Amino acid sequence: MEEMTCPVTGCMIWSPVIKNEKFSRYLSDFRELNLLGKGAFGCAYKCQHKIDQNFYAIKMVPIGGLNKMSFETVIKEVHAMCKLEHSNVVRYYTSWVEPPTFGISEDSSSQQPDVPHLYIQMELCERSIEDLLREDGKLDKKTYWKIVMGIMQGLEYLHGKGFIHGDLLPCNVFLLHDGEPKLGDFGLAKSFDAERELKDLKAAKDITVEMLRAIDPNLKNDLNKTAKKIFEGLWNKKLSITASKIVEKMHLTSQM
Ligand SMILES: Nc1ncnc2c1ncn2[C@@H]1O[C@H](COP(=O)(O)OP(=O)(O)OP(=O)(O)O)[C@@H](O)[C@H]1O
Repeated sequence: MEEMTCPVTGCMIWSPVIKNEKFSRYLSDFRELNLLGKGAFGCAYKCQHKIDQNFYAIKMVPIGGLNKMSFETVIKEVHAMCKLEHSNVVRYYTSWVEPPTFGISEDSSSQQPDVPHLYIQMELCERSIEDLLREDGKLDKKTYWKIVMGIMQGLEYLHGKGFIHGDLLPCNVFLLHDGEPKLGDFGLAKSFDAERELKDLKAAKDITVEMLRAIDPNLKNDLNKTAKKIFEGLWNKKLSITASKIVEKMHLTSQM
């Protein structure tokens, strides 16, 4: 197995020397509880930290088996997540690479038993908007608006930090047990020149919603996707506002 370097920093993140070590941070620090789900690159598990007793989502990706493009996608997700800290964005704690963990996670280790795995420790979320949409019943007005406003605030923060999410689907927006939404899955997040976009905005006098739409295509992209896939889904659950009104409100919020 060759050495692996981070495609973003150029630092070594894996060396075959480590492979000989018996120590597993994952096994040593966490109790694995159950599989949360499988993604294109790996699996995520609900785990409990043995010391702080908190529950976390740990994503395990067999990076040794990925092609260059997928490897970069996974690493870039980590690089995006570590720069973000907001109540409506899934919190990132840390990440590390170690040999595959044998003996516990049948699902993950059986896929790629011999390659180094990247572990990403994140905030654990109860369920996704997709789960919510699948469930029967109507949302009460308060819950509905909490979700809508939370997503808007998360997006606003993200764009302010110079990122576009790029993959804002119901399965990528999570919900905590108190109904607070959290934007997650930053695999396709891209950074854009927020400074320049902001300067353009400031240069424009009397900004209108239409102008903002025209000026910021990145924003528009995330918002349109959100409106279509998420808000319309929620909207079917509680028909109290049109999707276009929500988008309008989102644009107005992003002008502040
Ligand atoms: N922080 C989290 N809390 C709870 N569940 C999570 C968390 N992050 C991911 N999951 C769940 O774990 C599963 C795998 O996540 P992962 O991010 O690997 O793939 P994905 O989002 O399904 O798709 P993709 O292949 O686009 O990354 C998904 O079902 C997702 O809902």
